Amino acid sequence: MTNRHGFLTMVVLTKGDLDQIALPAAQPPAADVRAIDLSATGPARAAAARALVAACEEQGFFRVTGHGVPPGLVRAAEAAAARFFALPQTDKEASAGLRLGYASKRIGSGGDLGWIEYLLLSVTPAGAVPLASSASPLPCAPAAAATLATPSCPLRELLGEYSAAVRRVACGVLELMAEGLGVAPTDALARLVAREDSDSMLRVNHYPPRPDLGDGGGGGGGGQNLTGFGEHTDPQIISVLRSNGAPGLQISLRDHAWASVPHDGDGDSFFVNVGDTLQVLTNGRFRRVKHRVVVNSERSRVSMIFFGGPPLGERLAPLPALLADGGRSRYREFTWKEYKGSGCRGRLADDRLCRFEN
Ligand SMILES: O=C(O)CCC(=O)C(=O)O
Ligand SMILES: [Fe+2]
Repeated sequence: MTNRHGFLTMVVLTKGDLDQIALPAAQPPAADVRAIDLSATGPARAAAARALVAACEEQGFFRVTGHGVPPGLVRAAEAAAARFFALPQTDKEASAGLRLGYASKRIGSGGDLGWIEYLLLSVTPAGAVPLASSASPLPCAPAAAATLATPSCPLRELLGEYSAAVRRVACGVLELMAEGLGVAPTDALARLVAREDSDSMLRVNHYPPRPDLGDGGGGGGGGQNLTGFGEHTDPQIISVLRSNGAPGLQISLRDHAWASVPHDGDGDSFFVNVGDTLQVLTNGRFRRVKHRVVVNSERSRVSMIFFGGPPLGERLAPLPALLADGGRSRYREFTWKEYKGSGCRGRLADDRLCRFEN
């Protein structure tokens, strides 16, 4: 199948598949996304911590500036990923299967399809540990997730360097969050991602331009848009996302209306999602954000997402400081391994957390 520029598209979907992922053409209004400056000091840092807490309570989504990740590293990782995705399909499958966790169109093992191809890498040894249930664990960790044991290559090394830098951003965000929440010690959240045995992953997504389906733009099963990545919440603590600026990411607001995430002005910030686990750790005070990617663009979208997850054996429950004054936990205690296992075979949009509510 070729797109409107005549390039061979890399995601091969049948007419039936396309019908399944077709969406109405509507473009939701732009989301108002708060910017948090991680480099703030003194009184400005206290203000940033308060703004961060407010963003997590209201939207579960914000962007960070002043993060210190060298722009050159981000650009190099993004360009190398784009070059990889431009390779012929057979080369990608042959060279990247195990080493880079390459997959296309299928997300998770519950049958979700999208106009997408991606790489999924464990960035810590814990992500490479197979779960007892062997089936593909969460939508964010298919069986193909590359392991550290597999041989490296220049792209993997670059993505490893990128992940290490973004992991530090995730920890910086979590420290500022603890300050804003008045939680002691201030590394109570960050240590879960900083620990060597944290289960953190990197996903690099590529959404080719919407294909020309030869129907005057109204086809693909009756919609002008296609699902790139179906609606879901991220199961980990936080996700730190960066994209090449092509549109497509949408978040669900408190009133359940969808809003488009506008490109940040200077293209230098990272977007951050509150994940299921952070909602649990804050006893529901922070709101995990439902999000999706909708493809209706002439530009390829490349996004790189670092998922900060806790160690597999970590027992997850609200932080004691947030349960003060006889507060009741809204969740029963569970381990991260248990949570990952519970997501097996589910659909992307399933609510995995409700099973753990008290
Ligand atoms: O590709 C994107 O922009 C977001 C994808 C996403 O939500 C995910 O990989 O969990
Ligand atoms: Fe996500």
